Amino acid sequence: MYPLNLREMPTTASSLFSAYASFTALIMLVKSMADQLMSLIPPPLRSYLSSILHHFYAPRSADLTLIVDEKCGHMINQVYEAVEVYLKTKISPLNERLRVSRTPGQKTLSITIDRNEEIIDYFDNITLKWRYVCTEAKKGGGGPGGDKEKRKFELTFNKKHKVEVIDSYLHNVLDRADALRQEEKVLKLASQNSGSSIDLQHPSTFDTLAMDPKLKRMIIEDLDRFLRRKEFYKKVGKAWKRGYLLYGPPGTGKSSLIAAMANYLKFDVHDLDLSRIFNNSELRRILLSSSNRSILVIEDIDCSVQIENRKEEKSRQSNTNFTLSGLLNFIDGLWSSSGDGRIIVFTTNHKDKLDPALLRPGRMDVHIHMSHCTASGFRILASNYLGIQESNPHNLCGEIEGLIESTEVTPAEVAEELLKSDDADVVLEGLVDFLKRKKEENNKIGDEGTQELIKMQKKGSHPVAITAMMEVEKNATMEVVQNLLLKIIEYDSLSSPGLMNV
Ligand SMILES: Nc1ncnc2c1ncn2[C@@H]1O[C@H](COP(=O)(O)OP(=O)(O)OP(=O)(O)O)[C@@H](O)[C@H]1O
Ligand SMILES: [Mg+2]
Repeated sequence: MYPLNLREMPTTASSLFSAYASFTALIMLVKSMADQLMSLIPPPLRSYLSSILHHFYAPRSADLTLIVDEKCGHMINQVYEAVEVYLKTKISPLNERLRVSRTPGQKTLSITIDRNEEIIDYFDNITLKWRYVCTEAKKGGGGPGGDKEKRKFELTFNKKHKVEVIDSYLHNVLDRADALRQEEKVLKLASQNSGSSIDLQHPSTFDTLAMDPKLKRMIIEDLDRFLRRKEFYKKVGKAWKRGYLLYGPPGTGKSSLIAAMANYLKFDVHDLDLSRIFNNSELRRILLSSSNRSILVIEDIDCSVQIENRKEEKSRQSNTNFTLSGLLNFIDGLWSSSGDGRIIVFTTNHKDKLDPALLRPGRMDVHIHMSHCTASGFRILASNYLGIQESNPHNLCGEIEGLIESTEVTPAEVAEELLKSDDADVVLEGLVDFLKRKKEENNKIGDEGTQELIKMQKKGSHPVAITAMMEVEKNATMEVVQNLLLKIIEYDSLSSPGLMNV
């Protein structure tokens, strides 16, 4: 025990106070000297020194923050895109500022968080904090396209989870975003040669397509099987691709079927214009730039005659050229290395004019004949355009179906008639008149033989072409074959004069 000397107390307090005052004065002096000293140091060095001091003296944080910038140089950062999609599903009532948008073709509103908003996410007992940050881009250093803002997401979590977050959580975010995008996908219609793409908003679906129901079902099952068989293709060492040949007269729905397939599979459509490609390296560039899970479309390949001509023309200038079957081999080779499903669709109005090498099995896996309109096709159109159900048909439906079965008319022509008025009575009376006129025209063109040809063509074979093939087998001269081909063209144009005039 020390006795308390009360008399000395004030002295001790006042000396303590004066010591504290002189210490504060000293600190102020040191600080002002340090400030003066710092002001003598050039700014870049000053900030470097203060960052070093901060590094040594700032308290250590238990958190780690990952920065996900929008761009990597001039390229879009795929992680950023995925996070943007993923976080849309994590918005909570705690968020106070949200952004709303919708782009053409998008079915639903898109809601994202505004700058500086935070989202808390949980993964395997790890708490993760996302924050959306926008800063002004440096002068002249705006992003590509002159963006004035630099956008990024910051992901903060406890350091001890670094490996799990990078190896598992972020992969989970990428996968979820892929699945969400697939659900929401706005299909693209890309013109390969121009390199540009537009949103595919073709409304055609398998429901709206007027075609034989059995054939429709067969196509849907074929597509489903193809999608399921990724591993199978890998196992047997084949490129995961399927080729469809759609053939039939103009206006029978070939392009509509392609759109229906794209909408069903949620695949983009890449339209390849062969007449504007002159060599393999150009073709390679175009094909490699096409997205995965896409449909590559080459329309009107019966114009391959022109390709051959162009080939001769070109080969005079250079040695680079290709034929359609060469093209298919090339595509096979190119796509066998990519692990994604691709569909290639060729269309033609004249299957018979195609190079037989193209029709060999393995080249085009499925041949689909798009026929003139049938009674069942009409019923689908009547239901889509006028809401007439099979169970409750209009009294003109029977007559129309009879006329459609006995004349050659395309679904496009029938659809055109069905659009002419909102009144079903008016429209169907108009259609009866149209079909009668059409029948008379067809009758004028054809005698009994022509009718036979029409019937056979409806079944998908072309009698004139069959004769041509027989002549070829008998070693006919090229001149004979060419004459027969001309006859086919003549026959086809005579059998649908209305279409030729359009
Ligand atoms: N089978 C069909 N089912 C429903 N609508 C059809 C069908 N065929 C044609 N149509 C209608 O006619 C229009 C033209 O058809 P589409 O472009 O699909 O024919 P196409 O066979 O591709 O013709 P082309 O050989 O001239 O390219 C379509 O937009 C659609 O409205
Ligand atoms: Mg078409």
